[in-house]
Amino acid sequence: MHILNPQQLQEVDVLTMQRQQIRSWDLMERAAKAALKQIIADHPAMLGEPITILCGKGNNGGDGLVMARLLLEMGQKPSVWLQHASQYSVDNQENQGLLPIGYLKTFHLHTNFEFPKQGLLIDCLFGYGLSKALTSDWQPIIEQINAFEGRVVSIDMPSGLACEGHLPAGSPIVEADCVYTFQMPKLNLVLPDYGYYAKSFKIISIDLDEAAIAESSSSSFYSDADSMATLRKPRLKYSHKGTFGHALLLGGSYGKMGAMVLASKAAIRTGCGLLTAAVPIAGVSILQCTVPEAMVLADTNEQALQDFNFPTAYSAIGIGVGMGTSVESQQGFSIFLRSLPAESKLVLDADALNCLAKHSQLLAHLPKESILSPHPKELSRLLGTWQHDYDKITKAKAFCQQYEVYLLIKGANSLLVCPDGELHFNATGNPGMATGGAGDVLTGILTSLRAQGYPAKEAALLGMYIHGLAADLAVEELGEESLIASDISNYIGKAFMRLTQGGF
Ligand SMILES: NC(=O)C1=CN([C@@H]2O[C@H](COP(=O)(O)OP(=O)(O)OC[C@H]3O[C@@H](n4cnc5c(N)ncnc54)[C@H](O)[C@@H]3O)[C@@H](O)[C@H]2O)[C@@H](O)CC1
Ligand SMILES: [K+]
Repeated sequence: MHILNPQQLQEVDVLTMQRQQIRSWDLMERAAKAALKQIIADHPAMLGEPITILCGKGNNGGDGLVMARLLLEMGQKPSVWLQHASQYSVDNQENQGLLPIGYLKTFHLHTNFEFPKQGLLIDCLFGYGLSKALTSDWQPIIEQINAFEGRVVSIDMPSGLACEGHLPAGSPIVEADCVYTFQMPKLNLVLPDYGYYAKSFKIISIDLDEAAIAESSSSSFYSDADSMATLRKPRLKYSHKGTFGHALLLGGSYGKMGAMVLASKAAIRTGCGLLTAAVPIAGVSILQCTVPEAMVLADTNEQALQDFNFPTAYSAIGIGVGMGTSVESQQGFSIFLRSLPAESKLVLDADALNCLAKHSQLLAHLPKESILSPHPKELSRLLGTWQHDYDKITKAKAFCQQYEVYLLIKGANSLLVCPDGELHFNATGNPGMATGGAGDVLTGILTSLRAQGYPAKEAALLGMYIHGLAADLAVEELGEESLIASDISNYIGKAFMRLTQGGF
């Protein structure tokens, strides 16, 4: 699914109207109906409670006016406030005329709303038309919305949050409990800097012309169920364990052998034909007992990987989980990386990334198409610090282009940065995944997919999607507090099944 900027969205709107032979008024009617239907489905109790709708002067406000009319037709009496303005968008104006005379209340920037103490507030002040941050004279209005004691839902965007671009700290922005955004998420809905303003979002399909969307020149994408289902390779009848590759995982150190257990289990659950785990001597019996499906190779060192004297002719290699950063391990890792054949398919995580950050001359030895999966702290060690998310993305793109590698930046809506500059945001996952070992599971999944012959980009996209989906399915049964990394592994199978059944 593409993520478009406001200009591209406008172009798609125009093409949609031309190709479907509808007016902009019809598109607004369609959008408002679809959003209201979903809001009512999510908040069935709202129909007995006070509903307040705040409308701006553009088409976002127009959506609010349509919703007000639809609610009136249902016998509801929403309290509807319209921004005082000298000019309104055409469809906004037309929809004002379809409400009972005298029904609308107008507000100015100094208006005191005196909202009810409960119920639902629907924010339709600004949508994708907001070009930059609101000025501080909007602060009193936005503060009243943010102090509302009921639930705040925003249409298309939390008002005050532009679709794209960095916004200065302290800008007036609505803090929405849920954003109902049309057709596709917007960039600022999936960036961590702005997560506070869009605690969750739902995509409301309004049948914009798919060809027009595909033709747009966007290089940002959202990995949804449909696009991921097409990536999955079927397992053929006459396949055997050799068909699905032999993965090698390297890592573990005394006291951190669990990371290798988690990664190994996840790799096997993801479907590689064979798995070898290479660990320090102290890890051999642990791995053999906990993951009997894996073969185990021992380093010469008891407690941490040191010699790395392992064969490298594997279908894919995942390295770094639980490895530690002892001097011996760093030296061994360095020699291992320099000696790898150029065509090796490599996944690097955790302490492998920390070693790379400490010895940046090693970056030149990364095989092309390697996948690096840092969490934000590891990323900052690799890239240096950043001012804000857009700065981070610029640095990450330059890094991926320079070394021809993929960066999978873990977090809510994990982000895959590709060597050609494409950005892919993941749709699955939940806060329960903020638990030790979840990243080790991802390394196992990624290495397993690479071993099965998935190209690096597909492996990274499918891997992060399956990882999050498995956690989402596990949370349905276990709850966010109780989710542990092993649960994610245990639900990988169900995640694959759900993917083929049509997503989540
Ligand atoms: N294809 C779609 O996604 C559709 C979108 N619709 C709605 O239309 C919205 C976009 O409508 P508009 O383009 O009219 O834009 P908005 O309604 O988001 O806001 C536009 C108004 O805000 C003003 N403005 C822009 N930046 C400002 C700033 N920094 N400070 C103060 N005022 C500022 C503009 O001058 C304009 O009057 C969408 O967000 C959505 O709600 C639907 O009605 C129809 C279909
Ligand atoms: K809004």
